[in-house]
Amino acid sequence: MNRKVGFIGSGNMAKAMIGGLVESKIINPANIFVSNRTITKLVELHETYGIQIAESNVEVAKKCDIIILSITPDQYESVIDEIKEEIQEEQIIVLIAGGQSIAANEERFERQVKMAKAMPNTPVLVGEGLTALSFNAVMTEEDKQTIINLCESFGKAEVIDESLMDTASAVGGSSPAFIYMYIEALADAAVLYGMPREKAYTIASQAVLGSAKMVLETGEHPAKLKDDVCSPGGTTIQSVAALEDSGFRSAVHQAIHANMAKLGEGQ
Ligand SMILES: NC(=O)C1=CN([C@@H]2O[C@H](COP(=O)(O)OP(=O)(O)OC[C@H]3O[C@@H](n4cnc5c(N)ncnc54)[C@H](O)[C@@H]3O)[C@@H](O)[C@H]2O)C=CC1
Ligand SMILES: O=C(O)[C@@H]1CCC=N1
Repeated sequence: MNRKVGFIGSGNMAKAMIGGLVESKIINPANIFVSNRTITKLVELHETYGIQIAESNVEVAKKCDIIILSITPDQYESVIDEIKEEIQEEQIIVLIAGGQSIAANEERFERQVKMAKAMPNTPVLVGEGLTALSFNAVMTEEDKQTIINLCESFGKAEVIDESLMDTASAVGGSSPAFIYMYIEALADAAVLYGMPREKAYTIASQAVLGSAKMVLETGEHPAKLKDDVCSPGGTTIQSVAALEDSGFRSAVHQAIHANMAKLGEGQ
């Protein structure tokens, strides 16, 4: 890709995206410009990935074709205020903040700029990310494809109606945190039964990875795949029954409800 990509804010999500982009080789790190409120993270990113340190958010806005707003939602208003005069017709703004809509941010620019809403997740760092995408009305087919290609370089990209973006944020953006909790809990239980911790993480994580692949690649209903593991009168159904008794499914639903409620507050 010959475009210059900029990140305003170099926290956890920007770092994962930069790592994924550089690793995929879709872009030369010399064409990635990153700004942040403080310098330490920028120096680390420069040393690890060879990206360019931008001296200010405005420098990113001036130099880059695609500008990813990777600051927290509460910073959107002031950062857009800072950069809006610099943004030209051909530049593309990418919003990645949970709960930040295209319409609300078009208003902040006080004119229609090219804009994409993207909801990535941290597994982009290892090329297994999921990025949900929506676009505004002035994005051309070529612009859309550019953003899709960028996101496909570090995982899957799913174009969705923007009305589903909060759901994608909860189920795709936040869910890695719940999945890590699940892996950690499985591993803790294994350690309780004497397994060395590192072995426990490998076994639990590979089970999660393989199960996800089974859903994606066989096209079978998850319930059928679950049934196939449960031998009649066997051990797995004992665990399944225990999980049902503990409210496992209901706990997952509560997690998504809590997430959606926070997104609904505009964060
Ligand atoms: N962490 C995740 O898994 C995901 C995060 N996101 C979104 O990404 C955005 C960033 O989230 P995180 O990386 O988790 O947060 P973070 O707190 O790790 O990163 C935010 C960064 O922005 C910098 N910053 C704050 N104000 C600034 C300003 N005015 N100018 C320049 N830099 C400034 C901070 O110093 C920090 O490095 C949020 O909007 C979040 O909703 C979206 C999907 C997943
Ligand atoms: O925790 C957050 O607000 C962001 C949005 C999706 C994942 N992390």
